[in-house]
Amino acid sequence: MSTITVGIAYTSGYGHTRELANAAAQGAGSVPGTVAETIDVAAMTDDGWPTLDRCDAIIFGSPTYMGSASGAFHAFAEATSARWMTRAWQDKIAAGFTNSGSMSGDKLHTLQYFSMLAAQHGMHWISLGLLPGWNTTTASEHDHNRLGFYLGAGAQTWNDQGPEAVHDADLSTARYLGQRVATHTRRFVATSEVARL
Ligand SMILES: Cc1cc2nc3c(=O)[nH]c(=O)nc-3n(C[C@H](O)[C@H](O)[C@H](O)COP(=O)(O)O)c2cc1C
Repeated sequence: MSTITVGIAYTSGYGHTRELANAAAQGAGSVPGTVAETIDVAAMTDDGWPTLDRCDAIIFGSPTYMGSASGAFHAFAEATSARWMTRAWQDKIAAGFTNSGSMSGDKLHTLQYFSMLAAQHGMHWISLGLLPGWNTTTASEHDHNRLGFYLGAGAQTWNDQGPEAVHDADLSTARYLGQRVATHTRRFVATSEVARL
């Protein structure tokens, strides 16, 4: 089977969400036959678009700012309208992650926004696929999916700490998401290749 490419299209104002983007790329890249590319869409030049167009899957990532994705991510999303017009991303796989200062902080809305963006492009959304962690007296904050999200990966980092303080459980949850996306994208691409024979 051919190699697949998973793109991580993210923004990060202060570097915390970048750590999660790198973790998602690490997870995706750990699946044999997968190339993972991180693209900071706030700094993207026109050269970045063909890279995203080539991806079999795109994982969206942004900090949650004022209850939604960052302004920089929204600017990127608006610019994807050229792809929407031509259905260039139709049937790609999609997923998402976000990070914010509060345990909730309305992160769910950011993940919902990502899934809506994916649906507008005709992409196939992959959920996180992990049971919630840290929700019993014997559980630990170091559990996978410690904040209990389903739609994607949600992370929390203290507002007064730098990117080096991104929680180990959130990094491993982002790695898991990347791995899950790559695994399912490989299945999806293999099935599509057989259907074309
Ligand atoms: C403009 C702005 C708006 C924010 N809004 C929220 C919010 O709605 N909910 C929340 O929990 N944290 C909020 N935060 C905190 C950030 O989500 C948090 O600092 C995050 O780690 C930043 O990630 P980054 O370093 O990738 O930009 C906000 C921060 C900024 C600068």
